[in-house]
Amino acid sequence: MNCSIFAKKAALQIVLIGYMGSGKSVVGKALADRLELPFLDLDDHIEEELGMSIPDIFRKKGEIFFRKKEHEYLKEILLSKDKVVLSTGGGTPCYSGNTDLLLDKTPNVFYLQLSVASLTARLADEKDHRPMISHLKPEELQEYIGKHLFERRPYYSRANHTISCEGKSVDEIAAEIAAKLV
Ligand SMILES: Nc1ncnc2c1ncn2[C@@H]1O[C@H](COP(=O)(O)OP(=O)(O)O)[C@@H](O)[C@H]1O
Ligand SMILES: O=C(O)C1=C[C@@H](OP(=O)(O)O)[C@@H](O)[C@H](O)C1
Ligand SMILES: [Mg+2]
Repeated sequence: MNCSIFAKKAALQIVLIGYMGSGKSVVGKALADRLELPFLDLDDHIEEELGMSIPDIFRKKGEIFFRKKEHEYLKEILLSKDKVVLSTGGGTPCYSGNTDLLLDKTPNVFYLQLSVASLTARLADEKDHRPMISHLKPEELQEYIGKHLFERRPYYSRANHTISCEGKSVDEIAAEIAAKLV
């Protein structure tokens, strides 16, 4: 009997979570290229589906609307894409039971961990397209990130793996994740 006709291709859903600026989007793309898997960035997907930028969605529709759409598209992607590297937004695991959804679906949820100091340095130049922090003055950023990360850490910590990203290149982080896949 030719079993290959009946063999179901194993699913491989890899999900990156972590604070804004931790590298989810760039590491996810590098990881997908390395593994030759489709790549999806949840924020890009939301922007494409709604035909609006993330700042415009927050400004015109509000954060609650964004969180509803984020939850809706996350569910849709997890149900429809068997093989995917998915980079989430920084808030994704913290709303609407999204962490439970992720952990129920895959054993490959990775938290990209970075210190408050490194996140602050990265986000200082990149806060304008991030509505959660775009209103902050440069001198307010570090304290905000410290508190916000403290609130979000319980969600991020539920990931199957925590990857310390301090001082590592994008490729090093992607290689570390690839070595831990199950
Ligand atoms: N390991 C890394 N080393 C140096 N710069 C990085 C690294 N990972 C990400 N970056 C940079 O940090 C910024 C935020 O990365 P991004 O992938 O957009 O983060 P996230 O999607 O988690 O918000 C980008 O400018 C990106 O190029
Ligand atoms: O932390 C957050 O609540 C958000 C993070 C952003 O994604 P990145 O983490 O990729 O910046 C994006 O989803 C939106 O601006 C909200
Ligand atoms: Mg991103």
